[in-house]
Amino acid sequence: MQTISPSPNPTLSLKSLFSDHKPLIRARPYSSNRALKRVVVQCVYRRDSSGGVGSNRADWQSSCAILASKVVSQQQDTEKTGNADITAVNGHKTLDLVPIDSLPKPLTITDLSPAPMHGAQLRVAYQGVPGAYSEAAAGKAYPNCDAIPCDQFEVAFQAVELWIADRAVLPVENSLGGSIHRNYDLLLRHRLHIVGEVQLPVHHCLLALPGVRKEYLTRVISHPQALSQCELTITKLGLNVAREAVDDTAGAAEFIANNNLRDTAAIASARAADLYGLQILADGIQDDSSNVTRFVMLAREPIIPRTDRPFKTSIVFAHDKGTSVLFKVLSAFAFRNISLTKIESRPHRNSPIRLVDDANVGTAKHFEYMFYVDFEASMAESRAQNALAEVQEFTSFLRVLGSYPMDMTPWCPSRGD
Ligand SMILES: O=C(O)C(=O)C[C@]1(C(=O)O)C=C[C@@H](O)C=C1
Repeated sequence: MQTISPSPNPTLSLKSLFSDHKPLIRARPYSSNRALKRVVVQCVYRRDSSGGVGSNRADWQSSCAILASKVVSQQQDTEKTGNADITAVNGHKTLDLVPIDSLPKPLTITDLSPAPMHGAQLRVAYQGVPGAYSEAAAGKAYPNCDAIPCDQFEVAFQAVELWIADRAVLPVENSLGGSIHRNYDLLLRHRLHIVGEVQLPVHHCLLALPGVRKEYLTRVISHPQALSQCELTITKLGLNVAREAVDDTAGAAEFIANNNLRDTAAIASARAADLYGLQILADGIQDDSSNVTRFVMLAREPIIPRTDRPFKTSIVFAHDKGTSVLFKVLSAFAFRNISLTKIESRPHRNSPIRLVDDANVGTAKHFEYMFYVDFEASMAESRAQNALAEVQEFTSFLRVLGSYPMDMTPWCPSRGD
């Protein structure tokens, strides 16, 4: 698969993104392969003297499962929740985050610097270019935010770690295309906390240069998730086209416009059509009308878990004796009536294969996994604390990725459904 970088600009200065900020000094090398530290969860959710779970920030932070490598940083609660300049973007209410004539270029790895910058608005990193669904998700999660495009998921993580952004909003799964594996791997490699989730109805369009007809097309380009979410419809439309993956949906639209490609269409949002001057050849081409992508919000600090509204908690665990632990772990939740909303496994990159020698039979080679589980409970609830204390007994590695409010916004199918 060919990968087209939507906006190559290795020398970009962040000054162009934040005109009121000082120019950045050059990036310092960033080490992304920090050793994973085993986490002790038992001592994590301490009770206070009254028997309840500590409810202030200091309690929660001191008991957070990933204290071991936490960056000392200052919480910035600068979110604004007032009504901003809301417009319909791709059928969803979201912010018109950037003026069309001055689109910011995505951050690249060379733009990253540890220098903190201070502005009035919450700075939210997302992967892609303006018009990407991730930008709309950032606007839904943080109305009024200053959305910062990044060329890679990893850059969005680092932008938060280095104080260039206050939050990152990243996709983790789609109802049709499944998990975005890269972000599961990055959640483990980095030390950010999940502080929220948003679910965004995704309404895809087929975009081409003005005057181009479907019959002229020889290829369709888009983010791999978008290609997979529209696979059946592309075939039904009778398009005899090659599919090519690019970094993000809006980047595909921008690429067509910048290169004046008359044989190529993009799968992207209606907003991307507006931003890059393309026409909509077909509207609502996702294979299922209720196509939804779930994004998580990431921050340097965890939020204090509460019990006055529905919370979800995300964990990741592994066991050095293999997958046999899975049943025991799941039963720790089942016995406490805690529903799981998601389970995902990824290769255990530190020890991907376990050899089991049996003199009579030979050597079995088992693959090893990291298991990611989301469950419907807050870490402020004793049943969740008890479940995790039990899980910790069965596992050799356990980390709480975050305990955060569930997205309970009313169901709102994408435009045209
Ligand atoms: O390419 C974009 O527009 C994105 O925001 C990325 C992304 C993804 O990674 O799944 C987000 C939502 C849609 O499911 C398709 C693509």
